[in-house]
Amino acid sequence: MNNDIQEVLFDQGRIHDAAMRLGKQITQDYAGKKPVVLSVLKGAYLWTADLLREVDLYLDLEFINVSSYHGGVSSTNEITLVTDIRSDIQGRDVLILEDIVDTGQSLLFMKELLAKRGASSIKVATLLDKKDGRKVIIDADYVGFDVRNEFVVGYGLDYKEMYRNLPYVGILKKEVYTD
Ligand SMILES: O=P(O)(O)OC[C@H]1O[C@H](OP(=O)(O)OP(=O)(O)O)[C@H](O)[C@@H]1O
Ligand code: HPA
Ligand SMILES: [Mg+2]
Repeated sequence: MNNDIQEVLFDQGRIHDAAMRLGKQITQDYAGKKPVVLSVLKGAYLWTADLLREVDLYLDLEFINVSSYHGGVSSTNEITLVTDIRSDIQGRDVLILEDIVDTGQSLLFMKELLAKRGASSIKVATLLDKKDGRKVIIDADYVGFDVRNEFVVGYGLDYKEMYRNLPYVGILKKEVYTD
C-alpha cells in the first residue's frame, strides 16, 4: 500500500500538531457552550478521534455520512445523504468536522441542511483545505493544512475505499488510477 504513494505530505507528527493547535482554538472559541460536533463519515473518522481528544469542552458527538466521490478521484457533483443524524439541532451550535474541503459541494450541502433545521451557528474544522479545487464559494473556519490540487489519500481519505488506514496524508501515484 505504501508503494502507491508518490509523496508524503503530512505525517502523524504534523497532523498531531494541527490537532493540538485547532483543538486549543476551538476550546477557547466555544468556551461556555455545548456544541454539537458533526463528524462527516467516512473520511473524517481519524481526524475526529485525534482532534476531539484535544478539545476540552462538553459536547455532543454526532455522525453523518455523505458521499459524492463514490470511491473515485473526482466529484460526481451529486451529494448523497447516506446516513442522517437523529438528534434535533434546532438552536444548537454545530461544528462540522471534515477531512478535506475540495470542490466545497459536500460542505455546502450540509450547511444548507443544518441551516434549514435551525442550527444557531455552523462552523467547520477541516484537516485539509484544497482551495484550488473549489466549484462553489465556501470557506472552512478552522484549517489544519492547505493542500495543493492533487488527489491525496490516507488518514481517512480513500481511493476506491482503500488507503483510509494510512497514518499519513500523501499524494497517490497517478499510475494507480490513470489506466
Ligand atoms: O469538497 P468536496 O469536493 O465535496 O469533497 C470533500 C468530501 O469528499 C470526500 O467524501 P467522499 O464523498 O469521498 O465520501 P467518503 O468520506 O466516504 O470517502 C471527503 O471526505 C469530503 O467529505
Ligand atoms: O483529494 C482527495 N482525496 C480523497 N478524497 C477526496 N475527496 C475530495 N477530495 C479528495
Ligand atoms: Mg471518498
